[in-house]
Order: sequence, then structure tokens, then C-alpha cells
Amino acid sequence: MKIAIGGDHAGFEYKKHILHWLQEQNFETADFGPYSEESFDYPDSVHPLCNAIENGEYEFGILICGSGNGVCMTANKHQGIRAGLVWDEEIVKLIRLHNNANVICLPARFIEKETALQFVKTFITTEFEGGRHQRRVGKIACA
Ligand SMILES: O=C(CO)[C@H](O)[C@H](O)[C@H](O)COP(=O)(O)O
Repeated sequence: MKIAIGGDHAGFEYKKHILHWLQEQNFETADFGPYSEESFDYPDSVHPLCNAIENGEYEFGILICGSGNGVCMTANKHQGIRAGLVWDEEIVKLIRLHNNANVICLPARFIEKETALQFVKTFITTEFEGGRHQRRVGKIACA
């Protein structure tokens, strides 16, 4: 599984932590930045990451900023992206089970680092349920 990760300065430490775990597990990864804690505009990471997912280069994306909302709003501008903001384990499961999310958005200033990692583990191991949800997901994109 190929996984891309990005965000802004507020998510930098969390990104490092999650990336380290992904690489330990031998996932193929790509880091779309930022590469330091210096102030960074999240769209400059989010758009290239989402383009790469839409092109089929990566299956899943992980985005991290302070509240999770900036990265989520930006990602969902892309037709091929379904990004979900998460704050507890059940919500993480639901964005995969019901929404077939391909991007998870983590609010670094509101959850612990280990919680963020646990959310990523749940995200990448939960399968889309399909069925009635397939019909609904099919109606999300607008022309
Ligand atoms: O959602 C966000 C932006 O809309 C994020 O929370 C950013 O990380 C946050 O806005 C960054 O704020 P800062 O004061 O520039 O660190």
C-alpha cells in the first residue's frame, strides 16, 4: 500500500512520528511537507498530495494541521478526494466504512500524538462497506 502524508507546521511533529511508523512497517510513503516547524501554508502540501492520489500514485493520504479543518477543506476541493476530519476512533472507522474516505485529516492541536497514530492504523485497516453507501458516495461528486 502506498501512502502520502502532508499538512502544515502545526502537524510537523505528528507527521514525523506517523511517517516513522509507516516506514517501519515497510509501507511505501511520500512526504509532501512541510519539512520543518517553520510557518507553512497547508495548501502548498495538500494540493500536490491530492493530485498524486487522484493520479493513482498513492492509495491513501494522511493530512495533519492544527485543527484538521484547513487541510480537510482544501483536500475536498479535489473531485477524486474524500477527506474526513476525525477526533475519535468510531469516527475514523465510519469515514472508511460509510464514506470510503481516501484521506484522513488529523487535528494535531486537539489529539495526542499516539492517538493520531492509532487513528492512522484504524484508517488504513478498515474496509469500505459498499452497499447503500456505494450509492451515496457515488452521489458526492458534482459535475
Ligand atoms: O486548520 C488550520 C488552518 O485553517 C490549521 O489549524 C492551521 O494549522 C492553523 O491555522 C495554523 O495556525 P498558526 O497560528 O499559523 O500556527
